[in-house]
Amino acid sequence: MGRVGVLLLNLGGPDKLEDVGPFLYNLFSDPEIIRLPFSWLQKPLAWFIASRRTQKSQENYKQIGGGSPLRRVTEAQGDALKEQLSSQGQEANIYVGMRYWHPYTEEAIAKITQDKVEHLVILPLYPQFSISTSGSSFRLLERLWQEDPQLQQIDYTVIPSWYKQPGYLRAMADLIAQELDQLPNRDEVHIFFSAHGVPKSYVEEAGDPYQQEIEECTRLIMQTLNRPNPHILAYQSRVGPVEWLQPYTEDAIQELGAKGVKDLVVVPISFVSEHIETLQEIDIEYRELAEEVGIHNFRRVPALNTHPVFVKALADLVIEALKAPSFKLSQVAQMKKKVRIYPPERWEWGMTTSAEVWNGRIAMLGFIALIIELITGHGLLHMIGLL
Ligand SMILES: C=CC1=C(C)c2cc3[nH]c(cc4nc(cc5[nH]c(cc1n2)c(C)c5CCC(=O)O)C(CCC(=O)O)=C4C)c(C)c3C=C
Ligand SMILES: [Fe+2]
Repeated sequence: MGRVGVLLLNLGGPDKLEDVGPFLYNLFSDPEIIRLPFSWLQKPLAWFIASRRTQKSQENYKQIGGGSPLRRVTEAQGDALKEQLSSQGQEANIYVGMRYWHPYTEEAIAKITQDKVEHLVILPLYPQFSISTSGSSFRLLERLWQEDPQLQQIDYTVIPSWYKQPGYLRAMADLIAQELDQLPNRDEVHIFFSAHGVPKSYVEEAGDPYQQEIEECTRLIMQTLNRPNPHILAYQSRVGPVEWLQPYTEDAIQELGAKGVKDLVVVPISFVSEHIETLQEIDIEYRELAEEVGIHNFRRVPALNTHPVFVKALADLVIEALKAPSFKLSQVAQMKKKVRIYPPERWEWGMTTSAEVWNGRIAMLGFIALIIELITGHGLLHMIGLL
């Protein structure tokens, strides 16, 4: 086999406080993160939301040392994977491609062409697929592939999601067991799976398989763990005014506290590295909330990072992918059948999806006009005396 490369895809995070604003702007500029009816609105709205959020977000990053550990952890995962692959007889170069911060996916792709990689495995570091994460990176890659004839020469394959991989499930179960065993009444402790949320409309309208994959993954981890503990799944990190997947983590913690639960082990399930939502949101915000509602034993399962069983699982995924028939970027959208990426399809008359989309567009325009009017103090509602 010729020169082999593995492209690890991840979200990226600000390395220092000054990076927070531009990082948020990149994130909100992505139509898979904010699904807007008109593409021309994307950048102004991204700028508006990022400007409003930067200060609050910077305060959170300050609490975890002034930046995200994501680049460091992902690069360490890459080094460990290279070594593990080599010990299994497979030499490979590893490339890290982040979606919203350095090293950007475009930078990784430039290195891949420079190194003349012949066989490439594209491996997102998200066990479960979501339009907003792996989907967004695949879409970007599809565009880069279409634009560059040199890339089209590479024999590549994509791993769309891998939450059923036995080594991954084993590593998660081992980490949970380690935390349970620290507590005196270990079989009664509640296991609390906390997944990163997405807006409910992603699942119900756009067909994102994320919720179903998270639920199945939770079931498989509990099966692998094989302990009698009660467990619950909830969704964290909601952003903005729309409804996200429920139950929300903060509500579920309060409910457990009200029921008299005293011991909780929280398992971050949608991400394999420590990041702001484990180190700040769970370890600081949710811990404080749990304390307030009487949950005194609050423990958090560490992220997998470079756990050797997990790194072996990644290496097995790569080796299997190299042997299997290749899976193309265009096939991912087909496989995740109902997934609708933006911009949506053309207009049709009647009670159709298009009609619903247009209703949404008109409502969104009205909403934006209202915001502009509230900020500037000028507009139709002022003219007719309603504001
Ligand atoms: C599987 C994991 C993730 C999903 C699904 C996801 C969806 C999603 N996220 C936002 C908004 C924000 N995400 C932010 C940071 C962030 N999100 C993830 C993971 C998922 N996001 C990671 C790994 C990170 C980076 C963390 C780091 O350590 O830097 C942020 C910025 C942080 C903040 O201000 O809170 C935002 C904002 C949306 C809107 C969304 C789905 C539509
Ligand atoms: Fe996020």
